[in-house]
Amino acid sequence: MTIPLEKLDAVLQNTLIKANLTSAHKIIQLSESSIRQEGNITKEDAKLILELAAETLLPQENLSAVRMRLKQNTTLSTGCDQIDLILNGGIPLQGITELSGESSCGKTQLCLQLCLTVQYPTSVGGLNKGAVFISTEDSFPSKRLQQLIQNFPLEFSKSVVSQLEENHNFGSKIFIEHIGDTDGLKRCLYGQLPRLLSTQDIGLLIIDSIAGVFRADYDLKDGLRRARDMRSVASQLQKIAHDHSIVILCVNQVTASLKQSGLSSKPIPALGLVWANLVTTRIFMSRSTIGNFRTLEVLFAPHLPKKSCQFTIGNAGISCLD
Ligand SMILES: Nc1ncnc2c1ncn2[C@@H]1O[C@H](COP(=O)(O)OP(=O)(O)OP(=O)(O)O)[C@@H](O)[C@H]1O
Repeated sequence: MTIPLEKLDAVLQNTLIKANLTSAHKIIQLSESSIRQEGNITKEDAKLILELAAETLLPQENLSAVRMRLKQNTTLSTGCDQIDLILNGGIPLQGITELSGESSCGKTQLCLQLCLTVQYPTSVGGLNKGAVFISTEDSFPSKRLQQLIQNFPLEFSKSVVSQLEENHNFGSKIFIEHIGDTDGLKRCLYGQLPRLLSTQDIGLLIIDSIAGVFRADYDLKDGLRRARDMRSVASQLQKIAHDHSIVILCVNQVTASLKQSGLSSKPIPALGLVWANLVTTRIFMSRSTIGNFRTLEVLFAPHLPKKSCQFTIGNAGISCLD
């Protein structure tokens, strides 16, 4: 790839042509001083030549290291750089990712945000596809979605907008279903969903929440049946993720577990060990009692260290504290 020589003055163009130094790949490997040694090139000109080479190789504006990883399309960006950083690019396209946390800590907010980023072009961490949102308890937060559509910052806005279809309608690419019990969920995962996936370009499946069905339908004596149902649902989710290369995100609730002192309690993800063993990546959110910030942390994942970051929620969605 040749750098745009027309952006340089005629003398500099000739110097570079004579030195056979017009390839962006060749230039980017040189230091400023090596470029200067190629002819009568000033420090400023050497800088400019290096910048032109970088722009030629990375035409997307402000491409950070995280964004470059996102381009490989193995993750879905959350739309928040700090969270993407600790998730090594975003929510993985493999296996089942669980997002658990106390009530009102922001789980659904992140899910809604992902319903938008999944529609972004792949060059900025999206998948250029739609989303399926299965809610099992509360009704789908349509009003909040509309607010996010209006306010959610389109990072790299110019390049994103130019790559989206004219009049792109974010709302029309989100398929919403309400399911209240395990049988309904199984019917959907084994029947309706595969049919939908064969006709629509879907990149994200959200179940908000998985605890909603597995907590409601079973008595204490039904432990075995519940474990069997969990395995059946999880294996179908794994199959869907594998066959259709989509992100599977299951929201989970928490249970209070009494610490040994018996005085304080630390919430842990609900549904016990059976479900924990079926999950590939577990992310946990919590809400601070002081101030308005929340924390997102990786509890376990085969490809990630335990890390956390803090964020706040506003009209424009989730944003991280620097
Ligand atoms: N427009 C907004 N501006 C600021 N904060 C908001 C806005 N919309 C929602 N929130 C915050 O998000 C919280 C709700 O988050 P969310 O619905 O994601 O909770 P959740 O973790 O899914 O809880 P649950 O498990 O009860 O469904 C609200 O309590 C509020 O603090």
